[in-house]
Amino acid sequence: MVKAVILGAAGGIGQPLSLLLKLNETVTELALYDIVNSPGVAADLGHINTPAKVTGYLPPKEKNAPNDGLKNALTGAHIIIIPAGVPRKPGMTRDDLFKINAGIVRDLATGIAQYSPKAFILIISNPVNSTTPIVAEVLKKHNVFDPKKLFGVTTLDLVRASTFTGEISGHDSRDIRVPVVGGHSGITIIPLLSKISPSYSFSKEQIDSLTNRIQYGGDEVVKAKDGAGSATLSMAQAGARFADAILKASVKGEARLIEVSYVHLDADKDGGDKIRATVGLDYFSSTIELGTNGITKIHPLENLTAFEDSLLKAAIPELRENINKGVAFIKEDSKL
Ligand SMILES: NC(=O)c1ccc[n+]([C@@H]2O[C@H](COP(=O)([O-])OP(=O)(O)OC[C@H]3O[C@@H](n4cnc5c(N)ncnc54)[C@H](O)[C@@H]3O)[C@@H](O)[C@H]2O)c1
Ligand SMILES: O=C(O)C[C@H](O)C(=O)O
Repeated sequence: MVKAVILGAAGGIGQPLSLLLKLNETVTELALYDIVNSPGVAADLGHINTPAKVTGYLPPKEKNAPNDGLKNALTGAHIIIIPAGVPRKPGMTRDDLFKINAGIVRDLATGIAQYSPKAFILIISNPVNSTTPIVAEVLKKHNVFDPKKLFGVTTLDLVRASTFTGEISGHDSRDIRVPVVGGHSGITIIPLLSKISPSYSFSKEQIDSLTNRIQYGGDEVVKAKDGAGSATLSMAQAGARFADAILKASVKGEARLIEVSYVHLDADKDGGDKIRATVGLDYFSSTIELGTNGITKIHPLENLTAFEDSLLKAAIPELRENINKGVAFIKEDSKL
């Protein structure tokens, strides 16, 4: 039994992500939870002739009743993906979403701590730089935090980097890998273009413009959608790709699966401490290796160019602020 759970499954990301997980034949059960419309999405997807049995859950109608919908969705989960929360409108930063999304993510994480503490947890809800520490702090309060199994999903930054660099290098963008490290907002997004594979030598102007486009790719979509939200379809594909890597490593036992994700650096003491020594942070989007039980290795940051080093220096203060804000939100929460 491989149960995948999507929290926020009826939304702009949630629906196409649910479709892609329904098409993933490793998944045998797909549980969809949202505050609206999840039974409808589940009924629709349930007619697709792939193995996963699909169920939809809602919270109770009465205000203080126990949330059996969330409990039943989460119980027995192997992997949980969270795209619940509000998206940006033009003029907003991801941090502007903290006010609403921090509480949503906290409450869902509390359910995970109670009903499925051993699952892999993938956080899409923004601001990822803060929501990932929020989930970790909730799990710590319940003594169930496993840093090897918690992931802030930054795959869309890598997907964009492959697409945008391919337009210049002429390589097939499906074959291109660019590590994008740091965090998931503006200047905290650090594309390491010197490490692109297959290798390619960009001019200084190309490096400047590609870096800017990868850092602000999200804004391009927010602007084009003109008030109707942010990236949903490309995010669903990116989230499904990352979930598939987790499933391949944890269920199928494929070895040395390499991805990039925003993780707690305790997930691998050796590699994590090397990054900590450079950045002085507990969370950093890093190149990771995945195994049966989650992260097996964090790759240290090595041989950065002077330009990449300047990006790193610029990112650290904002990342620190984002992390501290998430941690403080839970530490100061007397309800937990
Ligand atoms: N990590 C990334 O790269 C990335 C990329 C794109 C978007 N995002 C973020 O993903 C989030 C969702 O974006 P979207 O476009 O799907 O938004 P959306 O508004 O279309 O969907 C969000 C869904 O969450 C649901 N929801 C709200 N509160 C909930 C709760 N307490 N429990 C369960 N579900 C709840 C809503 O009902 C809605 O269906 C946003 O925060 C957005 O910024 C992240
Ligand atoms: O830009 C956003 O707000 C959504 C997402 O983080 C993205 O990178 O597309």
